[in-house]
Formats: sequence, C-alpha cells, structure tokens
Amino acid sequence: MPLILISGFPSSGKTYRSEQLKEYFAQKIAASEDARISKIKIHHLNDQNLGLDRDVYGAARSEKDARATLSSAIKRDLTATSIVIADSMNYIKGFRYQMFCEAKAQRTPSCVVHVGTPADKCRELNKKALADGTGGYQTDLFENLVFRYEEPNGMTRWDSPLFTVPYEDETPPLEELWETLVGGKVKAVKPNSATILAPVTEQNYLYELDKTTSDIVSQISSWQKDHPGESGGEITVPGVENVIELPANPLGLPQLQRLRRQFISMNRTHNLSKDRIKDLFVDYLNDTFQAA
Ligand SMILES: Nc1ncnc2c1ncn2[C@@H]1O[C@H](COP(=O)(O)OP(=O)(O)OP(=O)(O)O)[C@@H](O)[C@H]1O
Repeated sequence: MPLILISGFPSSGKTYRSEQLKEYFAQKIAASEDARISKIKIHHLNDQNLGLDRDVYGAARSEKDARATLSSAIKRDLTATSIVIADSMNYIKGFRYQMFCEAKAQRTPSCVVHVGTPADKCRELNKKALADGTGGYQTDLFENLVFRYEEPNGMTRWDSPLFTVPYEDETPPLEELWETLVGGKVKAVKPNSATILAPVTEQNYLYELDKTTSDIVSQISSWQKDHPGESGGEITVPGVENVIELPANPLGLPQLQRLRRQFISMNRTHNLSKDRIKDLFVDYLNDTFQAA
C-alpha cells in the first residue's frame, strides 16, 4: 500500500498536514466495506515518534544516521496492507529517489506531498514554536536547512505525482490523494524487471552494476572529448531505447563518477538484469540532468 513522502521547509506544517491526511484516510478506511481497504493500517513516521532530536540536522554524520533510521522504518512499515506517511523534511532528492525505488520494489504507489509554506512564513512559525516551547529550530540551523532544501520537481519520476499544498489551503487535496493512491485511479507501479529477480549471483550482480555503469560513463566522456565545446548532445547506448540527453554544460569526470556511485548505492540490493541496469542508469542520468 502507498508511501506518502511529505516534504517541506522546517516548521512548514508537515506534521499539521500529515495529521489531516491521517484523519481523513482513517475515516475512509473505517467507512469502507471493501475487505482490502478495511484492513489497512496507517503508519505516521516523524522525527518525534522515531526518537530523533532536531539537533541531528546540525551535523552531517548525525543527519545521515537519522535518515537511515527513517529509511529503515519506511522499509519495515511499507507492506501490502499499510499506508506510510513519512513526515520529515525529505529535502534531499537522492533520498526521495531511494524511497521511490523502495516503493517500486514493493510494487506499491508513492507520491510526494510538498508542504508549500513560503520560507518567510516558516520563519515566523519557527520563531513562534521556539518562543512557546512547542518546537522550532535554532535560527542558524533553520536558515541552513532552508538553504539546503532541494525542492521537489514533479517532472522527475521520483517526485511524481506531486501534490503541492499552499499554506492558505484548508487541507491538502484529500479525496484526490485517496483516489490516486488507494482508490485505484492510479494502479500500483507495474512490476518490471527492476522488481523481478534476475538469475545472477550477488557477486556477479555487483560486478555487472559496476562494469555497466562504468562503460556508460566512459562512453559519455569519450563523446565529450570528440565533441569539444559542443553544448548538449545525444548519446545512444547500445541496447537502450532512450538516448542520453546531455545537459548544456559539459560534465566533468568527477561529477559523472559521483552520479555513478550514487546510482550504485541506490541499486546495489536490487539484483537487476544487465539490460535493466543500462536502462535505469540512462533514465537516472537523464532525470538528474533535467532536474539540475
Ligand atoms: N496551514 C496552516 N494553518 C494553520 N496553522 C499551521 C499551518 N501550517 C502549520 N501550522 C502551525 O504551525 C506550527 C508548526 O507546524 P508543524 O509542527 O506541523 O511543522 P513541521 O513542518 O512538522 O515542523 P518540523 O520541521 O519541526 O517537523 C504548528 O503550530 C501548526 O499548527
């Protein structure tokens, strides 16, 4: 059952919106006579109920651990009979991508609800929460988090469908969300070879993942060498339907290697077939270039 990734600035109202979603979904579940729906459980995950302090965002190391805690909780709770509301800033697009892959591997729909409260309003809510002791981040940390925030982009697969909720709106589009995720308006992600285990050993798989992505990176590098000063361009990878659409500025090798490492770490547990690795890596590169 679906994964709802909440995303928004600090103190933007993510918990406020999550509670509205939870309440509406709980009513729908209680009122349903469909056995498939009435057994759904809702899991609301946020820093508070995962035992994470706001200070974790003050250092890269503790923030990484906090993300790992959230990610394990999502993996644990995302089952065929549950709805998971991941009420956290979820501001790193790489993390949203990983959770999208997780939902896909579980053959369940996912979406992003962007709590679109503007930074100024969040600043005001944050100050108020600090003053009345109900929450809030220290000013430096708050500003830093706003600065680092990577806004969801509904054009990328991992941020879609994207529902943006303006501060003034009474509620998120509750019925639309329900219909989209549970009511069958959009079917669960079709299983494809990304979710079907290929008959290779793990060692082979990691080798293939490394080799296949490395070959593609080399292909991009040599294309750029052969086309100096050219802006954009398309590269066809043998056996892959989609072409690589290069961005306007040439890509440096360190940047390409970084993307390759990210892709490997996101997909090392999937066990995809060789052809599927090529397809997915090309899609991943295109999505990243487009979202940049
Ligand atoms: N759209 C809104 N209308 C009215 N009040 C709101 C709205 N959005 C947020 N608030 C209020 O602002 C305060 C902060 O909201 P909330 O705690 O939900 O933010 P948050 O994004 O979950 O914060 P954190 O980043 O600490 O997790 C709360 O008192 C909440 O009731």
